[in-house]
Amino acid sequence: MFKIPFLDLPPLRGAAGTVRLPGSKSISNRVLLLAALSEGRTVVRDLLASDDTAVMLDALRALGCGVAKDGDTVTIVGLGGKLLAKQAHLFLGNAGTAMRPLTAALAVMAATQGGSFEVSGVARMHERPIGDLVDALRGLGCAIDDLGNSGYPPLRLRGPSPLALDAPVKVRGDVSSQFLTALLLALPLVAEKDIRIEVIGELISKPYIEITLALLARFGIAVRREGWEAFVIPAGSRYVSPGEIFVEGDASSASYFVGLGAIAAADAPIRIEGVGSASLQGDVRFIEAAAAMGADVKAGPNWLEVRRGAWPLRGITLDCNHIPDAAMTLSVMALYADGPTTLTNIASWRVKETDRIAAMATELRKLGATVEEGPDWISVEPLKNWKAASIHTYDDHRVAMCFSLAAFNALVTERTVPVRVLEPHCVAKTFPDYFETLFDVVTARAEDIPVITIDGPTASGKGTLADETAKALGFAVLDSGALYRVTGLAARRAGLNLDDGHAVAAIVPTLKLGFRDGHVFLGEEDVSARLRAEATGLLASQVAVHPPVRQALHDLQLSFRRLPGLVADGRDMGTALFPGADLKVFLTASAATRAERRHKQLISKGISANITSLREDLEARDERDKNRSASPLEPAQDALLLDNSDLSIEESVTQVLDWWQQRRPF
Ligand SMILES: O=C(O)C1=C[C@@H](OP(=O)(O)O)[C@@H](O)[C@H](O)C1
Ligand SMILES: C=C(OP(=O)(O)O)C(=O)O
Repeated sequence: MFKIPFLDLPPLRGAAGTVRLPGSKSISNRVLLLAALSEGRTVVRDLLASDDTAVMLDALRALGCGVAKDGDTVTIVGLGGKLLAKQAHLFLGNAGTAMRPLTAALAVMAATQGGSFEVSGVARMHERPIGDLVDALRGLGCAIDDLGNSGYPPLRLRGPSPLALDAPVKVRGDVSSQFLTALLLALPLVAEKDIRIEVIGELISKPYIEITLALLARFGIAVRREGWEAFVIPAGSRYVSPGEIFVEGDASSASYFVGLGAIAAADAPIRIEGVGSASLQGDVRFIEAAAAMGADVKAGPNWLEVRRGAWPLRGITLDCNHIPDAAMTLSVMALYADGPTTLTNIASWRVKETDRIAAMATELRKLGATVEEGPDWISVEPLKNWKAASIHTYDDHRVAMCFSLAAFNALVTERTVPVRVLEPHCVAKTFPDYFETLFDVVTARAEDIPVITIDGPTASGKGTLADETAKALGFAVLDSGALYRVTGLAARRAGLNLDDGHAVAAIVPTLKLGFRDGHVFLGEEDVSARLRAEATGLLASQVAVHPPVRQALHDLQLSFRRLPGLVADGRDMGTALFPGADLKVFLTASAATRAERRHKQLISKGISANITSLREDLEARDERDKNRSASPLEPAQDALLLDNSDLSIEESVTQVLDWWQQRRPF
């Protein structure tokens, strides 16, 4: 996950490949609650690992359920409807699928078994309505205290209190379907007689009720229904765990890749695995909307393949009540259409993670789009004159994911712009690795992928500065020194004569190099520590003087230029490797400062060292580096000089990031 303040997406131009979806949020949280209410063990496979499921799992633990995790599999030992903890404060983040169903389940259990439970969430959760559900539960006899504004979390659910289950339970269905889902999931706990639930007003987001009913059936509860107006939980209903249950891929998460295929899969398709025509989730019908806009979609039971069909896309007008989450994706696809796209019947967007109609309108306008909005609709015109924009994401995962599709503007305009997504980690709500997954299947021109070069003499702190700068921007790091060191080490181990440039160069293509979690691997061996040793540095210096070795490492180094960007540290990054780099830094520090730093570093590792001889070594190495004929160490003409003798690491990083920001169009 990109845990950084902003992620810049350079112009993207193509897409192809396979995406494996994370588990469905709606299915995951329903299954977890049903497993918790059942007796015995339920093994849940392919569970979504995200913020929304994490808060549900924490809540279940706090209530006394057994929760054992093993990768994507979670085993729940259920409560069998009996409260083990009679008091708990449950923090439910911004997960509607945790807040609404847990409120209902705990209200009913507190009423029948006694107890006091508080449910709260993030600030936005306290603005998301729950009044219709609370009214329904109070109508049943549940004791619920408002701990904040009436009609919104936080709430206290208390008991015991007598329940009146003879009359039908009435619940409004026109603000969120999750209120009805919550009652359907919770009321089997007390279904000594038939319990009839009646929906008041036009039910929205209907397909989510189908998910609820299907999963209740998997847990042994056969709800009878009268269309969308009334639902009856039969007397004697009991949750019976299916023992093992698989969670499908998330159909709402699929929408970004369906959109991607429609926009950018011009040659080969985007294949999406984990959801397809046999899905329980209503959002799979997003493919119909995408097809109406021109996407060429093929569907199997649990896979989709999407490629570009009509281009430009076709503008559409669509009632999106049945696909409220995925529909947001259409509003960005609309930028690539041949006419306006109007999405209607989406009033619920206003009470989700943010006011999504307002958010999409505001951010699309920042890109230059003409957008109109009404209480329950949005209309977006195709975009011709794109502007570079910093997209505010309002802590809404879907805003972040949707706007990644704006980075394909290169397909419709010569004047391409990058897109900045602020707070990209908000995708953690349902798809923590969204951007990594995206980068795996999209292509950009190498010259469009930003590069920052940091060159400088030995022990100037390039490595640390490069690592920290890269971390701040979410970029990859090329530690070119490590490549030379690995080459020197491997050549020595192979018994080669290090003065024979051709022999050393010949082993470069055979090196089995791996870079994982800041460590360098040669085959299976983690050689990071060895590479830092002074002796290896000398080997590097020896092999680096040979032009054939530098040539052999050239292509390897260029291949590090990957999305979303690269920080390359070395000695000739800005001069030889990336002469067109977007920002070049030449880092220096006095020999005295560098010797001191190296000394401290060695001492801290328990290696004894002499500061005077370290300084002499450094100076000798500087001389050699400056005077070698192949790529001598010198600043690129357009490099910015940074002398960090008197700067902390933080100050140096801030300086580089300031320079970087000055060169960005945002
Ligand atoms: O029940 C569910 O799993 C959901 C129902 C929908 O909410 P509304 O019914 O509030 O539209 C949807 O937007 C949400 O992401 C998940
Ligand atoms: C509306 C959403 O979430 P929640 O389950 O919190 O309602 C969503 O994921 O788009």
